[in-house]
Amino acid sequence: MNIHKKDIIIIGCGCIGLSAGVILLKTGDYNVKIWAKDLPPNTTSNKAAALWYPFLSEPLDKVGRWSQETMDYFKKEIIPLGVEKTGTLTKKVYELYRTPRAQLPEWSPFVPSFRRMKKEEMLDGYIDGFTVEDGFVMDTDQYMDWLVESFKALGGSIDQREVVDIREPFIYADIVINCSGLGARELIGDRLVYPSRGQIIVVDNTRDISLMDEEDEYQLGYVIPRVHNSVLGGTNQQHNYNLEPSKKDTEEILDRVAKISPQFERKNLKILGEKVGLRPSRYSIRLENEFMQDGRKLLVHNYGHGGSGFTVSWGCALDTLKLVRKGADKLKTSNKSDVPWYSLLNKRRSSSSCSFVND
Ligand SMILES: Cc1cc2nc3c(=O)[nH]c(=O)nc-3n(C[C@H](O)[C@H](O)[C@H](O)COP(=O)(O)OP(=O)(O)OC[C@H]3O[C@@H](n4cnc5c(N)ncnc54)[C@H](O)[C@@H]3O)c2cc1C
Ligand SMILES: O=C([O-])C1=[NH+]CCC1
Repeated sequence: MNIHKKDIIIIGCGCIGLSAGVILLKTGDYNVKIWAKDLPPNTTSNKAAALWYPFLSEPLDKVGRWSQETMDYFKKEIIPLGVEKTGTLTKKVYELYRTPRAQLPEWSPFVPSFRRMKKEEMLDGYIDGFTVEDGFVMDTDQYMDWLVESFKALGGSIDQREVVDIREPFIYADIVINCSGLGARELIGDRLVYPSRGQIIVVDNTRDISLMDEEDEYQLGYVIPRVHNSVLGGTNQQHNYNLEPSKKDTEEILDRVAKISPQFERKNLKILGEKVGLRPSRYSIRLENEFMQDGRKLLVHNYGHGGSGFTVSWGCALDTLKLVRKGADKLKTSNKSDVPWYSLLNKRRSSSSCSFVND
């Protein structure tokens, strides 16, 4: 641990916590540790499709900027490393509609390659749609493993531990980043974050373009071809905590993707498995500073990314760095004579160890 660097603890080892950790470590200004209850492959992030496409997340203007910054980051820092390393491929995306869509998505002005689909590109049964030429898809488990490797290679360390009281990490660091996803409901009592249950089916590889039928945002049909397999989706069941795959959902997803194109009819597919994850949905992604303990401690919130965590991950990580820098400058120094409120907590936890403890 380098005593001239500021100590930071990130709560959460999903795509949001890991991306924030990589960006913070790349500056060379921080010692960064992740504390997380679940590690990859047992996070929501590992259950994602995953495709670059803003979906089920707000506010759409910021989601647009974060999505574009994420796309830029992928193009510059990730795609050039090669698909074997990161499990990431550039992939054109078609979003298909059976009814006319006068309104363009609010995030579209931020994405230069976004356009309305041409008549000749349209699939049978659809009359309108949008496309992004340079989206990307990733084999999620492989990408998450690469994120963990990158974080550790930059000097980051990961502790598998549940945080029951948000004040605990502040014993060891003045700056804590809350990337707890749906866990923020319990961790900080934010009842505005809730699960949107998503179920996907993993099948043998299908075709070269990602196709999303979002005519009904609750009855989704999508086909996301990846490196080693393809993902069919999906569901969007709000406040549903069931983590078990449902046969009914599998049947309905297969019916919906068969409507996208006959090539996705069940007889043409080889099902390899099913996955269920609970998207951390919220009326708005929370990315902001909160000062604790009379301004001596900084809590940076970065959670509630709904169906777009991968799509906005690097944009949100870059904004997290800006918030850390802004907040750190405003931190009041702890007056040594103050009896820290947590000294009792500290005594109770004399067994807990963490390299940041300043003796
Ligand atoms: C089926 C499905 C398909 C999806 N497809 C896509 C897609 O194609 N593109 C896209 O951009 N997004 C997609 N998403 C959404 C994306 O998966 C999420 O937005 C993203 O995973 C959220 O990342 P996160 O790091 O915030 O959360 P998580 O991955 O849930 O990570 C949260 C972390 O915080 C930890 N934690 C929580 N509480 C505590 C605590 N008290 N103490 C310690 N640790 C704690 C957890 O253990 C975990 O490590 C999909 C989601 C689902 C379910
Ligand atoms: O959450 C989800 O199911 C998806 N997000 C982007 C494409 C599909």
